[in-house]
Amino acid sequence: MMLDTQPNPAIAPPEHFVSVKGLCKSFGNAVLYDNFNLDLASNQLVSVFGPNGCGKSTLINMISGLTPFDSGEILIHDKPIRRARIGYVFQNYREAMLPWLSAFDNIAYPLRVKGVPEAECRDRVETLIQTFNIQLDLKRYPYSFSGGQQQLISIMRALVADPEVLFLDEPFSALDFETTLFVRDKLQEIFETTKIPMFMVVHNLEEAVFLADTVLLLSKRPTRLVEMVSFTAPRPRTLDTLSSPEFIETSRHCLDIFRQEMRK
Ligand SMILES: Nc1ncnc2c1ncn2[C@@H]1O[C@H](COP(=O)(O)OP(=O)(O)OP(=O)(O)O)[C@@H](O)[C@H]1O
Repeated sequence: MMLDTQPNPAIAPPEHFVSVKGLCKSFGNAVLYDNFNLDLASNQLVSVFGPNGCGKSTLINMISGLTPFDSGEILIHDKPIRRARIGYVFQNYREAMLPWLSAFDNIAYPLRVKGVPEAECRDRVETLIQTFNIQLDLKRYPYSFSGGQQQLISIMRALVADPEVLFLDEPFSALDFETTLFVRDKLQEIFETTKIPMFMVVHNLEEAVFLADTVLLLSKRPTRLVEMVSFTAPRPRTLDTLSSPEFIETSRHCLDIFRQEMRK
């Protein structure tokens, strides 16, 4: 008997976790995106870098369904955004936390909004914090935690409803250097454990390269995709990665492209 080794197209996983076709978006007369296209291969950590004001946050917000667009199509794992399970980590954890709820209840919030039974909510939060070894007293309120701890709590909240994609808008920009290292390592651990594809806006070029499988380099407005740069250093990436020839070469290449774009 011959075994059929061909993948069944009916059950083959989607090739892309994000597909954007012919996307147009303006604010008043200012054209931000005009026929913008993007396909991101599944199971990757993708970071987005570009000049100030080119529309990075608007892009992540449109793809995650937070900001409407004028025309075009956006699919998450081949589905319209409204049918996808999405997690979102905001830049400013202080504004993103619900201050009247304990850290535990903040994490459980998306499940409770969905009407998940209380026992299951508690189980799922407990499992999550054990999986990622979050050693915090979650009965406390958000303001009593450090910035890095609050950002970690908001990452846990984004993960609790089992998202198929995690969006992060400058997750480190409100953190100091030491805390950034801690949250960055945790994010990498989450990516390696869950393999949830991640789409992350980052302000700092080295930060964009360090965790990424692919760096999207964007142009000035109207915003084009200038290049998708692949970074294949082994994981986990560590402080040694920063001094590896591959990291230095990739960062240098991204910087060259960025400079060329700024001169245009
Ligand atoms: N709701 C809005 N109404 C009008 N203009 C907006 C709105 N949101 C963003 N813009 C404008 O669109 C442009 C892109 O903004 P966006 O925040 O997406 O860029 P960015 O690349 O993330 O910026 P930065 O690098 O400064 O974080 C900016 O000029 C901004 O002022």
